[in-house]
Amino acid sequence: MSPTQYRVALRGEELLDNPRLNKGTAFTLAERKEFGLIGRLPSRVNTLDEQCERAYAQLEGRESAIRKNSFLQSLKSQNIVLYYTLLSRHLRELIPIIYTPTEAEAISDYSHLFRRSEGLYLTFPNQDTMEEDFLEQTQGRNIDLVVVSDSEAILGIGDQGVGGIGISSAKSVIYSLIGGIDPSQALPVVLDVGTDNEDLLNDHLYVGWPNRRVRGQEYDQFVDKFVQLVRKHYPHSLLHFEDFGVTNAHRLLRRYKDTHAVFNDDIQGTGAVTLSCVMAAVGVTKSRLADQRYLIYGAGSAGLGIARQLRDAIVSTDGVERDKATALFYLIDRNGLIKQSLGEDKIREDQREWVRSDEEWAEVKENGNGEIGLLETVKKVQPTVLIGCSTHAGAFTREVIEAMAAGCERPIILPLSNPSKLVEVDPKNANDWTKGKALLATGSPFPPAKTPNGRDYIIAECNNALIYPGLGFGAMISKSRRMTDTMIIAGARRLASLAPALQDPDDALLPDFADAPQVNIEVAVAVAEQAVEEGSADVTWTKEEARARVKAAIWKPDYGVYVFDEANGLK
Ligand SMILES: NC(=O)C1=CN([C@@H]2O[C@H](COP(=O)(O)OP(=O)(O)OC[C@H]3O[C@@H](n4cnc5c(N)ncnc54)[C@H](O)[C@@H]3O)[C@@H](O)[C@H]2O)C=CC1
Ligand SMILES: CC(=O)C(=O)O
Ligand SMILES: [Mg+2]
Repeated sequence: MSPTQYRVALRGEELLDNPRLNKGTAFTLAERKEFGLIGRLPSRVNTLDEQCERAYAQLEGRESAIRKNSFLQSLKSQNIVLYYTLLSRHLRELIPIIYTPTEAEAISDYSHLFRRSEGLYLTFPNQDTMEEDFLEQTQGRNIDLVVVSDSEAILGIGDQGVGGIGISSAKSVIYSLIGGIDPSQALPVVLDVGTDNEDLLNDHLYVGWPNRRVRGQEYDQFVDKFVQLVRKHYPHSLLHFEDFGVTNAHRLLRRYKDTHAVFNDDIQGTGAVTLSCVMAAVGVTKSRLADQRYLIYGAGSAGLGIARQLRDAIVSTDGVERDKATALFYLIDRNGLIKQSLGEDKIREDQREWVRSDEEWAEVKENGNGEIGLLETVKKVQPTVLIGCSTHAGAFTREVIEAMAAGCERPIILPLSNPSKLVEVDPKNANDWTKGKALLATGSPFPPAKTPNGRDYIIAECNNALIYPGLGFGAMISKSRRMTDTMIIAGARRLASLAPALQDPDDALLPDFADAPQVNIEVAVAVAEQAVEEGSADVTWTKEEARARVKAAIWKPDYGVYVFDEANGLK
């Protein structure tokens, strides 16, 4: 196949300084002559393979994960094609460097590591110029994807102020790496509405707006101004919300979901990937979703998203009535089991549909504050599925895990909190304490445990990054005006059907991240098919067409050949 030809308007230093167009030593001799680069580059022309070899050796020379993260961050700001090619070739090794767990460290030290800006910073006091600032970054680009965070709940590490641009950026990179979205069509955004993180407020090197978080009406107006800009200039884009505080996350999703294709990754992406994971696990135990008792520890964005997604799937798959399906769930938050007697002020609005009755718990011992803890709940409920999304490291103690294992043959245990240091239980311990019977998956990568017959038991990574790129790509490619629950469930079912554990019960509950690009094509196809079928899409395709369109639209890093065109070329 002959290389793609690109018309390029930049020359000399400007071309070398443009990460989207720069090829570094891979500019051919003809291009060097045409673009004024002869004296600006050493003479040897490298292939992309050679550049990757060199970059990988440089990366390996950096000992700590955070230094590797910084190196890759620099590479991204120099040469996009080389950056994505390197990541694609070492996917399993490098995703934990650019995403969880290492990105959490990079974000928490953002102001000290800061070298170069990335994405769009919308700061509260500059709201009068928001539209100008927005257009300054996006003009001439066809933006299909906007990833936005207000940084209030970054991974499990809380309020990180302006550093939250790091999560918008990392999530965008994953969309391109795994989901096939052209990075020039993605816009990472941080809404800098201040921070309540005292360490940042007291740090004179903090690069964000050093002010307490704006809340209430002022906050809502600021967010709304931003959402309306996205709707006005990019009506067909997908607007992805990431790591907002729990109250705002649910509110904003409800507010905008019927007017634009909005997607909250922590609620919906996590719900979808966890549904796939539990579907695979019940496939192993040869039971149904409706046969389980679910205990969810941490009823925030992720916990409530998971509960809802699982409950809705029980209704649609197993034909159980909604109330009966809801009754299969027990949720625990900061004040223990969510039950009536906690009272209105201790139960958030989005938790209300999951409240248990006091009568049911009358016999169970409460602590001095009238709360029922995890161990007591496990003993009474005998859950078959235990999910952690609490940020409470080590909450699933040996006693808890052993109590669960006493009540069921194959406990399904998913400690999903990120980064790794916040995991509710180290999967190796959960495996040992259940004598290898537990079916396990975590939110960040962990090394394999051992099965009772001495084989490696791969700990699946139940992270929304395994599914959201495909969900998003499917919605975008079919020009969907909404991201509906049915589109999300279609993607989750397709992912579950690819679970290695369904072929071999001792294998992982979800596909490996090294296979994520192929997996996400399947998810995107399922989403696009569903969008067309239900009329959410702006296209009318057959199933074959949907697959062909998805495949044809996948972006791959590629230098192509440049021709100078001052008037109409890329810049
Ligand atoms: N694996 C994955 O794909 C994902 C994992 N997560 C992880 O889940 C965790 C929670 O994330 P979000 O739901 O977005 O945060 P969130 O702040 O919305 O929810 C956390 C919830 O846990 C509760 N909580 C805190 N301490 C607790 C304790 N000691 N006992 C019981 N409940 C407690 C909080 O009150 C809150 O309701 C984070 O570590 C995050 O990284 C989140 C999204 C996706
Ligand atoms: C994975 C993710 O979205 C989180 O931990 O917040
Ligand atoms: Mg998140």
